[in-house]
Amino acid sequence: MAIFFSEIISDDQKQQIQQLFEQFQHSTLQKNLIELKAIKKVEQAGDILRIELAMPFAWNAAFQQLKSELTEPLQKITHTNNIKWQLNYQIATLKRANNHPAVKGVKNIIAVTSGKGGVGKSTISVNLALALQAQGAKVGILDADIYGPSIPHMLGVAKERPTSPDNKHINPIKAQGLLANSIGFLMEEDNATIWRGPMASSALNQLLQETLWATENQELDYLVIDMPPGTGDIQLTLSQQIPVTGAIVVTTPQDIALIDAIKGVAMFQRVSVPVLGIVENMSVHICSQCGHHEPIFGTGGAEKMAEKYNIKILAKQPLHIQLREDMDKGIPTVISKPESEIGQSFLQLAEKVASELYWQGEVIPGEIMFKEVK
Ligand SMILES: Nc1ncnc2c1ncn2[C@@H]1O[C@H](COP(=O)(O)OP(=O)(O)OP(=O)(O)O)[C@@H](O)[C@H]1O
Repeated sequence: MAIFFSEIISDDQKQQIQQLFEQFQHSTLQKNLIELKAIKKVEQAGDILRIELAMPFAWNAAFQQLKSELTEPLQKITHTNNIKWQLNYQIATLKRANNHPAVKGVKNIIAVTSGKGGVGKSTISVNLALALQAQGAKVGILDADIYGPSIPHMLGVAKERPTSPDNKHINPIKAQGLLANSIGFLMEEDNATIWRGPMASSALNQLLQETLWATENQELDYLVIDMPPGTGDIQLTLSQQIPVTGAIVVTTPQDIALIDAIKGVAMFQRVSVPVLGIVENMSVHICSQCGHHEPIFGTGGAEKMAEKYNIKILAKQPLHIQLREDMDKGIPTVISKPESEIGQSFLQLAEKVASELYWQGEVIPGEIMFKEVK
């Protein structure tokens, strides 16, 4: 669809406006905004210029940049004093691994995994989900870590329990704006050992399929799944069964963790699940006293791995006491301190994940839903 311009705008002005949008550069754009057909309307009414965009992936931070870079030149071209910007989201549903059918109420599933335990997979999952939400998407999180479900605790809802409206479906818990459910709600504490083999995968499948992820007819744009760590049979079965759009592998910089992370990437490749990239957690230690950055677990390992196996490094998250303290309080850093270095780096991770998912994927045409951002 071509851009709708109001009549008052001359051909020469139209050309200049298009050129401005064409020239706007951002790390999330592999095509420019005109090629992406993101600009829908440029309307002038007296002194006011209204600009309407529609984006297929979460893009709030980039939208702020667009506004700050283009407002002045657009005012100059159109001789207006006031620009009213509007971003509508039409977040694309992308092709799922192995052509699995969709989970009701969910457009895209992002699986977060790690080759071994304790590397910060749950911390990354929770903050990524919250950052995708801050970037403008409707987001859910499913804690599938049968060995240590920690998401409810990290979101400050450990004492809550999901309810059922009809004894068949499950109402997810609302936590910090996210819709959340956890395998932990189905287990007694400390009995992870009984969750082996088919039991784990059937319980998880049930949790995934029977949770009411859509609210008021609004689907989740992204469901982040915190997977059980490791690359054993359970993990393999789950990766095969879940209709994943893309997977993320979390690692720390130590050699031993990287070796496991490679196994994680290989596992997904074996079952034809696209790997979006790796997140290196605890990349450098930031001292809470003096802000000094120190790579206590070494450097360069993730780069070597990324190069050798042709995968992207999506982010490097520092080791910082704040991150741990915020998780323990149940108010993750993306919410408690969005402007901090850590908060900002999660926002960048989210825009990278959302855009990579879109550019790597194949759009499934479906219902179009709009949500406004001004
Ligand atoms: N970058 C970081 N900076 C500081 N603390 C961190 C960081 N990442 C994780 N942690 C802390 O490390 C501990 C383990 O993190 P987390 O539970 O996210 O790991 P995990 O990989 O999900 O573990 P498991 O595999 O056992 O589920 C938590 O206390 C968490 O707060």
